[in-house]
Amino acid sequence: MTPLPPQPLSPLDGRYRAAVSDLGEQLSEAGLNRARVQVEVEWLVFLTDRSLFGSSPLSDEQKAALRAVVTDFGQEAIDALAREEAVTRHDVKAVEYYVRAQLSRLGLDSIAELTHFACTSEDVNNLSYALTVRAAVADTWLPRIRTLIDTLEQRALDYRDTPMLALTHGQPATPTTMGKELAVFVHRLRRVLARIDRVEYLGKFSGATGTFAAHQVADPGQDWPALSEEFVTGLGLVWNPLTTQIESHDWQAELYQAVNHAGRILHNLCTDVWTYISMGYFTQTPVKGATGSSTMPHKINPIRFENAEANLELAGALLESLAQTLVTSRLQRDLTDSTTQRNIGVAFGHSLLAIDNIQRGLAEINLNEAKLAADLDSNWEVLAEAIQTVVRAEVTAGRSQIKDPYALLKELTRGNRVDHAQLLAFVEGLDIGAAAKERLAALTPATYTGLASGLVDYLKTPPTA
Ligand SMILES: O=C(O)C[C@H](Nc1ncnc2c1ncn2[C@@H]1O[C@H](COP(=O)(O)O)[C@@H](O)[C@H]1O)C(=O)O
Repeated sequence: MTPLPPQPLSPLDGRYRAAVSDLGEQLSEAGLNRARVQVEVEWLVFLTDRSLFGSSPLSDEQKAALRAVVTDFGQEAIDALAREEAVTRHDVKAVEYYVRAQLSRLGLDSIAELTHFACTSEDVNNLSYALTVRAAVADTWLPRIRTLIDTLEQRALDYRDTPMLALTHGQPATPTTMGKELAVFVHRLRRVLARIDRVEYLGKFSGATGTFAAHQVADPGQDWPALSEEFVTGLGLVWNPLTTQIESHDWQAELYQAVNHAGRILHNLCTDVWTYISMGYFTQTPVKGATGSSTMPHKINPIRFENAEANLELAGALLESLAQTLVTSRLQRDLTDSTTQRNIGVAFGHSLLAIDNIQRGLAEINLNEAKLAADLDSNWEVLAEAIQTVVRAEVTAGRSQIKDPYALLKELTRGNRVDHAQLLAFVEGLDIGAAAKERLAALTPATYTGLASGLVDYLKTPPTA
């Protein structure tokens, strides 16, 4: 057999590439390396701007040329870094040598020794991860999930008043509206997103064991913690003053747990929509040219929601593993985080792919109001709750002498199908006030939805977490 040409092992880089490729801008190895170069370059500018160790501030042109190494980072840089790393076998040292080579190219050899000055690799790595993860979340993941939530909100508003039989334990229960049920998901998701918006992206910059030892011995006259804080906050991150060699990654655990929580809510949405489709509550729009089943020509399968469900499970497993393992590092550091963090993009990729599939799935379903109405009309016994509650209120108000209204309704309805006529006759025979009797006689399963429609309007209230 002829060996295949080199193939991607991950489906994210294969069949699903188009849906997730935006994440590669930040969460690929090249994205990480570009951020590392950015941190090294900004540290050089920071040190020289303050004339530390007798250096002179760079001119505006020199700074622009140096920063262009970051903004022009492309295939040439990717290849050069790979060549460096093949020799150093140390990814961050390779970045340092690459930056030194750029300094040489720009005639800035005089400041070469300030490259990676007093830094440990993690000083560069942790800031790079904070910058890239923050950008991926802000520029790609959040906008896509927000668009999905907005689509869902529109559906909730469209179906605000459409009555639907509820199923608790899978059994007919007090009716609701389809809009209210979808609004529950919108509300839940927005609460989690509010938490994600508040995540702090922390950065440390304090040397090999977080003590500023190298900085202090090189120039004891500087306030190194203050300079470190200025540098980290200058990158738009939150300064972490107290760490071992590594940033402790607690912010990452917080973020990944929240992203996973949002994913679990989406997973619940998928299984519910799948079930509604199976019950005929949503019909699926046939896509021209598409095939449902390879052997059963009549079928349209809910594959978008099934794909999303599976991808949310994969994303969840990875996010959970990241959140669990990143917060442990033996003594002042071990290198396990280096390996696991390389999969942050994979975790977000599966999550983004799920979001994409749900978005597409929602565009392909329509509410079957006739089916919802028919199911309501076949389950008049769900009014048993209404009747027993009204009778209890009437007894309390002294307008009825009925003993144990619950037992009365239980005898009539438990395990029994009761139709409209039977229920009406039962209500007519009740010893209760005239107004209550009239209210109950007018009730149908489709109108026994309480305040469900109006509750959808709570979506206009900003969520608090
Ligand atoms: O500043 C330092 O480097 C200090 C050093 N700790 C390290 N900190 C960060 N990176 C290090 C460290 N050690 C190795 N490496 C390099 O990490 C890379 C690991 O590769 P992979 O397993 O693929 O994730 C791979 O490129 C490794 O070479 C220490 O001795 O404490």
